[in-house]
Amino acid sequence: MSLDFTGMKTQVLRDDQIALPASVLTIGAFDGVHRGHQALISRAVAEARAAGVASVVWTFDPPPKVFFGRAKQLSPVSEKLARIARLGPDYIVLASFCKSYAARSPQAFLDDLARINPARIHVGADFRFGAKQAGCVTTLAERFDVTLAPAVLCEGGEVISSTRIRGLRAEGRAREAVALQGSTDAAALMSGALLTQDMRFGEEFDVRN
Ligand SMILES: Cc1cc2nc3c(=O)[nH]c(=O)nc-3n(C[C@H](O)[C@H](O)[C@H](O)COP(=O)(O)O)c2cc1C
Ligand SMILES: Nc1ncnc2c1ncn2[C@@H]1O[C@H](COP(=O)(O)OP(=O)(O)OP(=O)(O)O)[C@@H](O)[C@H]1O
Repeated sequence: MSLDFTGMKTQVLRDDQIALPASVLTIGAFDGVHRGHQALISRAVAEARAAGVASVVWTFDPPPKVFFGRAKQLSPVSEKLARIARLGPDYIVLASFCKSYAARSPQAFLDDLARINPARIHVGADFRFGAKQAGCVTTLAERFDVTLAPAVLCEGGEVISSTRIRGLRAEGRAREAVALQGSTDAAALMSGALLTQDMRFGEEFDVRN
């Protein structure tokens, strides 16, 4: 499936469908694709463009916290894909987060990442991965060149997070939640929803056709 909200087509692939000679990568659950996520993804996209290599956003469906019952999902996967695609990455890797995926060791996940040869990986300092969250940014940096993104704060000085947005929504503070999430283009989100339905049938689809 491909999404095109920026004039630059974004390919959405499963984690077992991708191999690249070089890339700049960012990884995360990205539930809600809030302003912090947007800044992180935009840094990776900008660096990849400057270096002339592919930009890749590696994400999970459902978000791991949702899979483990620790959080209520902020955005359906169609909306997540649409919001990420609007930031212009070449690829979104959508890994199905299930029991067997969650049981993969940190090293097995690093082996997956090696297939796209990341020249650099951008994540926040709290990024964890692998069974029982055993991998951290130090583990990641043992195999790859890692840049830690500074935390994006809201006007009040607090770190923007999916958890905070969930809390605001639960308290009925919808306008504040939307402000932390950042802009949403309704038409783009609608296209994302339609394209995600197509993805279920495994068809290639280009919105420009
Ligand atoms: C291969 C793999 C296995 C994971 N296993 C677990 C797990 O057992 N328990 C858990 O709470 N999270 C697990 N996670 C989720 C991570 O802790 C984390 O949520 C994910 O890498 C996304 O990072 P983020 O939360 O910073 O967005 C796993 C992630 C990966 C990639
Ligand atoms: N405010 C932020 N500024 C910069 N990077 C961020 C911010 N929030 C999250 N990130 C980074 O984005 C990636 C994905 O994070 P994640 O999806 O866990 O977001 P989160 O908002 O921390 O979610 P949750 O509150 O559910 O734990 C991670 O590398 C994380 O460090």
